[in-house]
Amino acid sequence: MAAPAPAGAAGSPSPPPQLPSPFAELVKSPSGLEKVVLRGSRNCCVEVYLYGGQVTSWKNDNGEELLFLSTKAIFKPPKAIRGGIPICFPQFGTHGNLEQHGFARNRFWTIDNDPPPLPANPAIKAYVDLILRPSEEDLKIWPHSFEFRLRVALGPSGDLSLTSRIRNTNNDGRPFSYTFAYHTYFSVSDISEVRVEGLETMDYLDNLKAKERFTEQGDAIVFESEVDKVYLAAPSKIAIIDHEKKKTFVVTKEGLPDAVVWNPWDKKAKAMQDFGDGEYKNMLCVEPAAVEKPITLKPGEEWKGRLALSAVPSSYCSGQLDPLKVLQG
Ligand SMILES: O=P(O)(O)OC[C@H]1O[C@@H](O)[C@H](O)[C@@H](O)[C@@H]1O
Repeated sequence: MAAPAPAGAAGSPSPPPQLPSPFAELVKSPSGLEKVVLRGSRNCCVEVYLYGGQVTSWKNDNGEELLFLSTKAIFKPPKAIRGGIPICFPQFGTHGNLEQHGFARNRFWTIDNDPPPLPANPAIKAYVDLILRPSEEDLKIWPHSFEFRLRVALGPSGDLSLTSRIRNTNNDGRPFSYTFAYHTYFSVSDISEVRVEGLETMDYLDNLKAKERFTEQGDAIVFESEVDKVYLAAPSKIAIIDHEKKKTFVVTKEGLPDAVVWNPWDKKAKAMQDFGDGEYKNMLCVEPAAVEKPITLKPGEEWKGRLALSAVPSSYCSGQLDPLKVLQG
């Protein structure tokens, strides 16, 4: 009698990769792209596509979506998915010769089942580790060998964290430099009712004015037209206060000095093929980043950059919440 074919042999479907967290599951999306679903308490849930290593959904206890994903997003390579948290690497924006925002956001990442350990946090049960290494084609456009490890974790209170570890694995002794951003699209009720706290008085480069440097004036940032600014040496906590939803997002960043704030407004929205004409009203990008000063790694060196997001109910409208407490807390 013929021996049973080993799993994965021609003709038999390969078993889905095992994920170390029992709260993580690999599923195929309707587009045919694979995604990892992380489940937390009640309806808390995060979705991460292997394409781009991109978080596309983060839901709270009530199952309410906290990230913006365009209804026109295209789930087909080589287009990057419009919304969620694209990863800009090894280049942010047009700060270099590569395609806008680099190539990590339109490459297929793989599941990394044996990553070097991160500081243990026993409270985190739902997580996944992904890895990106350059292909032969990538090496032609960016001639550096690297390992990019990404951990996406859903905390017990519904907080979402992304930890990136980038290592130079060049074996010819050469260092490399890159810029980086977690291009986070937040879902907001109405952009004209949103304030961003923590960036007032900061210096910024204005992408709408040939990257010229200015200093932010006055109070919290509010939105009345297109914004595309790179705030320099921004604080480690930034709050996005959505008056209408009575919700505050707290963005905590580590290893990422800058913060990009972007809303395309009506004209640019219309010009984007994968973005609804009126969707600019319901999104805001606040992107922890390293833009002004590229990060340089020598062979064997590793860099770590972390983003942590939480969404807290805000009674800010009724004056009960002091935004400074959120930022300092
Ligand atoms: O359309 P893309 O490539 O995803 O970029 C969207 C925007 O991303 C922002 O981070 C940039 O500051 C903007 O200049 C850019 O327009």
